[in-house]
Amino acid sequence: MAVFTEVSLDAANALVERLGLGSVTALRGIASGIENTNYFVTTDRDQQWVLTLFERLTFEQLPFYLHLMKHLAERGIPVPDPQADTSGEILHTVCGKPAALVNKLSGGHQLAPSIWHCQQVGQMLARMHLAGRDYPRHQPNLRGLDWWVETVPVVVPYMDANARRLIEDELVFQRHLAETSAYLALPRGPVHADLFRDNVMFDGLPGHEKLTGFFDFYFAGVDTWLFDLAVCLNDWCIDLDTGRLIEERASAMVAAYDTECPMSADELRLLPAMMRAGALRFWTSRLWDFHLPREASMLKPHDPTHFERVLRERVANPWHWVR
Ligand SMILES: Nc1ncnc2c1ncn2[C@@H]1O[C@H](COP(=O)(O)OP(=O)(O)OP(=O)(O)O)[C@@H](O)[C@H]1O
Ligand SMILES: N[C@@H](CCO)C(=O)O
Repeated sequence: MAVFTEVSLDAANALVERLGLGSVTALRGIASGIENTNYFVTTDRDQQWVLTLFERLTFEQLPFYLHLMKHLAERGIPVPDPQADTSGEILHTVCGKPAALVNKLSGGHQLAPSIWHCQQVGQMLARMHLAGRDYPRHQPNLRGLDWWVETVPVVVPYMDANARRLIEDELVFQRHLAETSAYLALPRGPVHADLFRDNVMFDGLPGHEKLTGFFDFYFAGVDTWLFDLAVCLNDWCIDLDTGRLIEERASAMVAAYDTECPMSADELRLLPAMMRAGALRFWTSRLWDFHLPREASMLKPHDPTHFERVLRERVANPWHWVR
């Protein structure tokens, strides 16, 4: 249940009125989600909003994420648009916690995606990368190489010899890769870095669903665009039981990305290596959440072995997309 802080109708109403959005007629806690308190808010203008109270991120950390969402929304990318008060502030306080009010995206998740969904994700991802080029704030990907280097030694004592060899070898490979001129030349900018199936909305009749938005930007940071694409491929375009790539979905996603934002020769060459990086990133974070849960954690850890399988697959069967 993702209502960690109870918000009264009065408290929600005070914020909505202050933002000039009318009055609250209904407030409904959102059951899913594991990090934050989320409510659907309906107003007397028949608009629907999502009120988020941040349970982990602080007032200092949030501006990068919220202003990125606003920046992208202003450039026509379908992402939740944080609503400002009369002084232009988009980070608010509700029940003593940092809070934001964003528009509700329509539709639901596509947990069994087809080529059609993968194409739309690839296309919108490219548009989002291009729209982020002039975003002025900077924060590195906090779950990037430096974090892997710090965290892999913390989790290896919990792993068997086989898995340990794989993760340590991969870390050596990624450290080496990060120093190559090809890697350093990759285009970069703000990336979502966690664009899994449950962070994208689609709406419409079965078989004709249209992408209505990307959300949950709280792992965003500045990294290579290729890493973002690799994270998507590793989730949207694989068989979840085996980790095997489903090539027709992957080709559809990359082709759609490349049509919007033509990929460089280095990007095409390093795609298989970056798909390994994406698998290493989530294997490491899942191991970390699993073996070292944060204080009385509300997190229900995801299965780390899934990303061990994904990494083994990416190493054994590197996939190159040919234009
Ligand atoms: N802007 C939005 N529009 C529509 N639905 C939303 C929006 N934001 C969140 N939701 C709904 O709320 C649910 C929980 O949100 P989210 O996944 O961001 O939870 P969280 O606890 O903040 O993060 P986590 O993904 O780490 O669990 C989503 O699955 C989605 O159904
Ligand atoms: N998408 C992540 C969890 C949230 O960051 C995972 O599947 O491990």
